[in-house]
Amino acid sequence: MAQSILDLIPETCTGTLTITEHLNFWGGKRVKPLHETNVEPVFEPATGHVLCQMVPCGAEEVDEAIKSAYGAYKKWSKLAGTERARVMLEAARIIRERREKIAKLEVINNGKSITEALVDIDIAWESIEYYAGLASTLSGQHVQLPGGAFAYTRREPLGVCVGIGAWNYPFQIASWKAAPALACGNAMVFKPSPMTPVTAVILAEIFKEAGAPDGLFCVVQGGAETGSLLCHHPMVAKVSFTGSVPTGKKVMEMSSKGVKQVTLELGGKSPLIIFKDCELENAVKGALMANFLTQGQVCCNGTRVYVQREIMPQFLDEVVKRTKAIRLGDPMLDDTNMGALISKPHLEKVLGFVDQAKKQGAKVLCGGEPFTPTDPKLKGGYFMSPCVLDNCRDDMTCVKEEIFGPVMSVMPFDTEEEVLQRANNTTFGLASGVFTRDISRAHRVAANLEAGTCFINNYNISPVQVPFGGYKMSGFGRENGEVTIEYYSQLKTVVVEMGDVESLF
Ligand SMILES: NC(=O)C1=CN([C@@H]2O[C@H](COP(=O)(O)OP(=O)(O)OC[C@H]3O[C@@H](n4cnc5c(N)ncnc54)[C@H](O)[C@@H]3O)[C@@H](O)[C@H]2O)C=CC1
Ligand SMILES: C[N+](C)(C)CCCC(=O)O
Repeated sequence: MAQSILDLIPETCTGTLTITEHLNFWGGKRVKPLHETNVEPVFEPATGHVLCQMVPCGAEEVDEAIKSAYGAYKKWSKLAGTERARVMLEAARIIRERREKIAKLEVINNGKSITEALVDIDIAWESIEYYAGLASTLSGQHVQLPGGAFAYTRREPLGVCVGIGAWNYPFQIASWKAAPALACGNAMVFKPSPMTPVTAVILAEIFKEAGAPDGLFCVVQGGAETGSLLCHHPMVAKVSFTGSVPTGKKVMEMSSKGVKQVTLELGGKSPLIIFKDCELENAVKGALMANFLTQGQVCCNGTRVYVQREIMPQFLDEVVKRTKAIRLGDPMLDDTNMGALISKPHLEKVLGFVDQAKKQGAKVLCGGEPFTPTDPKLKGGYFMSPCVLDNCRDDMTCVKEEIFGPVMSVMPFDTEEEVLQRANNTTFGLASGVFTRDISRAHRVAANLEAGTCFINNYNISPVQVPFGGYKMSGFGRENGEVTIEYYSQLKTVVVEMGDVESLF
């Protein structure tokens, strides 16, 4: 097999890696782009160094990749669940073995800290391992009918599934989509975000090495145009999308033309409610976890922090102290705990939200400014200091819109009833959180929050065994957990007559 992209990674590598290898993958190998049109440079967020060029796939290439996946689906879907599990477990083992190199590549392409990237890679192989375990449990039902007749159901795959990913968790998103799809006997064509094209192809190489048939997990590079070709292709049975609400709507609309199933993992503006009876230190740590992972670029972040008025001063003191202590810098270093935002325009957009918040009356307690690390090689990076906003009101833009950056908006509340009404007053519904020591209140609040996930006394943990997905405009369908099997398979009913046909004619 050709050299893996992973072999290119030197020991210490911020600002030095340039990738010229092809980043498309189908038919069991990396594929050279057919045309070099609409090429986009891909930047390393921590340095501004050009990491590689993203060459989008056109109609012919998308068609080739989908046909390659279809060929693999024909073989893979005939295997028993235990046979598919064996390949997937081997893939999970290889990822685990190479976790550090994959994580480094993720850091270079995404800008998040190595500590976080390692967790992401671990969650990725855990997901593949988990669905490998479920692959052999897929089964149908047997139903007895009158006269000795009976029926049974078979859980069958859908066919070729498309995955479209965002840039915040590139390898993890690819794995979260591939794992349940492959476990059920489907093949997948995955399109990463044009800003983070490099790690999905590693996953493709690893599935191949683990023994998957050629074409089982394909990667096509590109942006909106390539994504739309995938959604319209007649041989695609399902599209699973992670990204923004406006693009999610388009994906749903395009997929509807071919009556394709869709899973939408969209944005959020999740509430985190902190009651005065909470364990304060944990609540503060939870608020940081809810806002500052991956430089705040996380769809399920709890960015509307509602704090019961009586404990507001203590909460703010502590949260600001801890936010100021966040170490920004070279994301490749173990003691850095915040890296760079994904791109210069995105950094400017996030800083723009902070400016607007100030104009609307919010008070910046810390951060919210461009940050230049002392290391000269990081001078061109897209860093900003994590920000805590006080004096926020529900009608401010920073409280209503998804910022997708390290900006926490804090608001006081008085009663449970009031805070629930305010927390639910949004079109989003991805996640939510509550800190309290009152067990009845915790479960009552969880039951009343309109969101796909509610964290009690923690935030942003994502075990692969539990379903993840949105309410309202944050999307539908789920990732992770047993239920996701339903989103990547369909039921066939087989009805068996044991006697003579009683015809009505
Ligand atoms: N829910 C989440 O995890 C994420 C939410 N977002 C939100 O989206 C905002 C913009 O980020 P983007 O990466 O630009 O998100 P986006 O929604 O524009 O892109 C997500 C993916 O969809 C693809 N895409 C774009 N247009 C398409 C089309 N017409 N048909 C098919 N595929 C298409 C993109 O190439 C990318 O792979 C962020 O600022 C944030 O608010 C972004 C990343 C992740
Ligand atoms: C891993 N987790 C829960 C922090 C985030 C996953 C969802 C996303 O893609 O933003």
